Amino acid sequence: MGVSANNLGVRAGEDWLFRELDLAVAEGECLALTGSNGSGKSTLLRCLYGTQRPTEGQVRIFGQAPDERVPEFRRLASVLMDDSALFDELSPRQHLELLTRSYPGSPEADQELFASAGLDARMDVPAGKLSAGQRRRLLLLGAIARPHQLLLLDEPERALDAAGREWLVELVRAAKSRGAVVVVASHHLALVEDVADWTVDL
Ligand SMILES: Nc1ncnc2c1ncn2[C@@H]1O[C@H](COP(=O)(O)OP(=O)(O)OP(=O)(O)O)[C@@H](O)[C@H]1O
Repeated sequence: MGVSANNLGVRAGEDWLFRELDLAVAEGECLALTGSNGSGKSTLLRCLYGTQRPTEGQVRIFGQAPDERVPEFRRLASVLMDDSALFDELSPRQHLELLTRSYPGSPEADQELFASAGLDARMDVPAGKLSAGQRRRLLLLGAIARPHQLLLLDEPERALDAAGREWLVELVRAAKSRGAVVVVASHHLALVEDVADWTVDL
């Protein structure tokens, strides 16, 4: 199993954000996390990435306990979280070069991918000068272009226009067809209804 969780729970003060949650997401499948603001979607993603310890229960990512300090785990999981950031002074091209250097042989880190994101005319503009949606596209590309078997995405549709949202849906479909597991917190209906195999409503 790609991602599994047994009896997972996180308590926030007196209340439980979620409890007795069991997950089983196989390779090539997408799990969508839905729910209102503050319902615990980002918290659950952090538990899957190992940056937050659940109050109870256990997570396994391809058989391992998630721990971003472990290099093997970092090669397994790629994330776009609330706090994901770009290097403002580096252009998309320089971000691409950095990725290629950090992950030699990564098949996804190619110029074609940047063209598909509509960033090809902005390849040499410092990221700090890109629009919010363009920055979001670059962040998404950064997550996709790293080697991964698990993709964790926290509201990736934020700041994207209609074309960007369609592009995002295609990115997630492509990740699934490569056999990756995708877990995405999202309010984007096309992603939740048409692409996700499972939904957990928190
Ligand atoms: N261990 C904890 N102890 C206390 N409070 C916590 C704990 N973990 C999470 N919370 C709180 O629970 C709430 C859940 O927030 P979270 O960001 O996970 O929700 P979300 O569904 O992603 O929200 P949004 O849709 O607004 O992004 C927050 O108010 C957070 O501060």
